[in-house]
Amino acid sequence: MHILATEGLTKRFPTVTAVDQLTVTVGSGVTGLVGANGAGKSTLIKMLLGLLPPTGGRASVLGLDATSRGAEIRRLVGYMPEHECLPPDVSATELVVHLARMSGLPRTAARERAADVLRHVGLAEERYRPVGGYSTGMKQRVKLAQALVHDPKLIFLDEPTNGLDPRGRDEMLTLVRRIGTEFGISVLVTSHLLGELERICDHVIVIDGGRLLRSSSIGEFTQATQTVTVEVDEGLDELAARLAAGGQAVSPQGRMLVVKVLGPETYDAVRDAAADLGLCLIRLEQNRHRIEDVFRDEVGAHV
Ligand SMILES: Nc1ncnc2c1ncn2[C@@H]1O[C@H](COP(=O)(O)OP(=O)(O)OP(=O)(O)O)[C@@H](O)[C@H]1O
Repeated sequence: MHILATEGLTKRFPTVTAVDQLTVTVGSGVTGLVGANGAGKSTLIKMLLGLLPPTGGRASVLGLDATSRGAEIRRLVGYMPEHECLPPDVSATELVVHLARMSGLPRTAARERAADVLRHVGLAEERYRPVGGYSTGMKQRVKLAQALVHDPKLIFLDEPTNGLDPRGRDEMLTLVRRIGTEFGISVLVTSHLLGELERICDHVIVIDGGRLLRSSSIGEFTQATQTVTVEVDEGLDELAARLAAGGQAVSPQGRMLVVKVLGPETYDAVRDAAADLGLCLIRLEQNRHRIEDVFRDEVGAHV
């Protein structure tokens, strides 16, 4: 089932088209929305929340039209904005309780729920101190907590790792993954770093200049380009010729062969060819592609 869908969605500002004829669907689970700064990620999220009217096309979230039913969408969706937007002189607890109350929870339930989400995001005693004195990582956690407090079905996280050091990024990414798996909340998370989303997403959408470049599952991203490295003690040329004659895509690389994985049969073909030729197989190693590499290759091919 689609949790959101856009069709020809477009947003033109006077001097720039931020989102350009975007047609994409997102299923449940954790979806990464990747694009360079200015690619149109935040604009897309604001249109999905019904906060910004599109210039063209349409979008629906959880089956609701984003232009006409924005308020209902915002009731069901949590939103962690990109930029710092927290009032400095209230504590995390006060702020999150307040926002829980604003989303309709009674006083006691709001307190309990705020305490729960603050604990989940990893804010302990510091939650009673004013937010103004927090580190960037702590502020990001508060923004995440307020996005979760009304028990949403779906959350939009706009650059949650922005401004964090490597450890903070790691912790935030782990948290985002947990929200998608343990809490069962679907997540749309943006980043300008393709590599960092690989670990936590089921699906990735890549946009550039407001246009869709690619939308696919992490598996498709990586499997399409999987290769194995083959090393034999001698007879490399013979092995390459035998594999090529058998329909395998082979390229020599120094003292090794790189064979494109066309399916599980590729491994059998390498093993059988080596055995038939009486060669000693030293290495048969699967090369794990990072989506960043795949993407770089694809973009490179279009330039
Ligand atoms: N309110 C606005 N008025 C005019 N131009 C805007 C407005 N909001 C965004 N833009 C422009 O639209 C383009 C897309 O911006 P957007 O913020 O959606 O990108 P982004 O992918 O979220 O990048 P970033 O992470 O840097 O915010 C940019 O060129 C930006 O300058």
